[in-house]
Amino acid sequence: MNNDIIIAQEVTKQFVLPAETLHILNGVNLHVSQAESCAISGASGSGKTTFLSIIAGLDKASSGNVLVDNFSLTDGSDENLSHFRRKKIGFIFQLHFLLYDFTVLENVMLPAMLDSRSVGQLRMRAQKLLSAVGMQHRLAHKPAQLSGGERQRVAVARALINHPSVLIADEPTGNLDEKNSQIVEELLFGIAHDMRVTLLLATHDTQLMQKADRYFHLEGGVLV
Ligand SMILES: Nc1ncnc2c1ncn2[C@@H]1O[C@H](COP(=O)(O)OP(=O)(O)OP(=O)(O)O)[C@@H](O)[C@H]1O
Repeated sequence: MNNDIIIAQEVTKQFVLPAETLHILNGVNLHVSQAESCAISGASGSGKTTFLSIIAGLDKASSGNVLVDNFSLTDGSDENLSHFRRKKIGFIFQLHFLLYDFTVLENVMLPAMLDSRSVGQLRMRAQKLLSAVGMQHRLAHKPAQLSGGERQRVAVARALINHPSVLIADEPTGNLDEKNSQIVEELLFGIAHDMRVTLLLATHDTQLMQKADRYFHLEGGVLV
């Protein structure tokens, strides 16, 4: 049985600017199995974020095929695409993007409010996820009252609220000191493993890279 949850075939991406066309991805191929972790490194500007955005359905490839959890990202309608993003993908960015007017608990619940039938059940799931990232004692706090590492732990919980099949993390430890990087790193891999979520991440951090089941280098617009 084909167990691949991410299939990228000959993915290209060009950005057409007035003065020139930037060829960023030149035929990226990647297969990632269910519950596998996969890291991508590469020089600044090599196209890591561009590639992750395509896999996440945030941007479109110029050519090639992308299939994530049986959903085609190359011929889906925009309406289906936003449903896909909400239900199938959890995002973690270098900057946490938590909403400062809301509490920790509300931040984690928000992405699921649209689809949730029971706020009580949703609150329970959010509390459980916040316990899993060691933030159960900060439910009523606002993001401004937390440290950088704590905010990123909340962002990990938020990314998981909709039971995503794929967790996409773009430089998740890029903004953290060594100690906090290690905490977030262990959390991310531990939770992905326990919940059997596929993890695709971009990073410059060699320690993070080596924790993944497989890692690749993006160079000249292809994965090596
Ligand atoms: N919307 C856009 N329009 C034009 N150029 C873009 C656009 N988005 C990205 N690029 C260019 O594509 C290249 C790849 O960018 P990308 O952010 O994917 O790199 P990256 O490998 O993630 O870099 P970093 O490690 O610095 O985050 C860069 O040269 C960037 O300027």
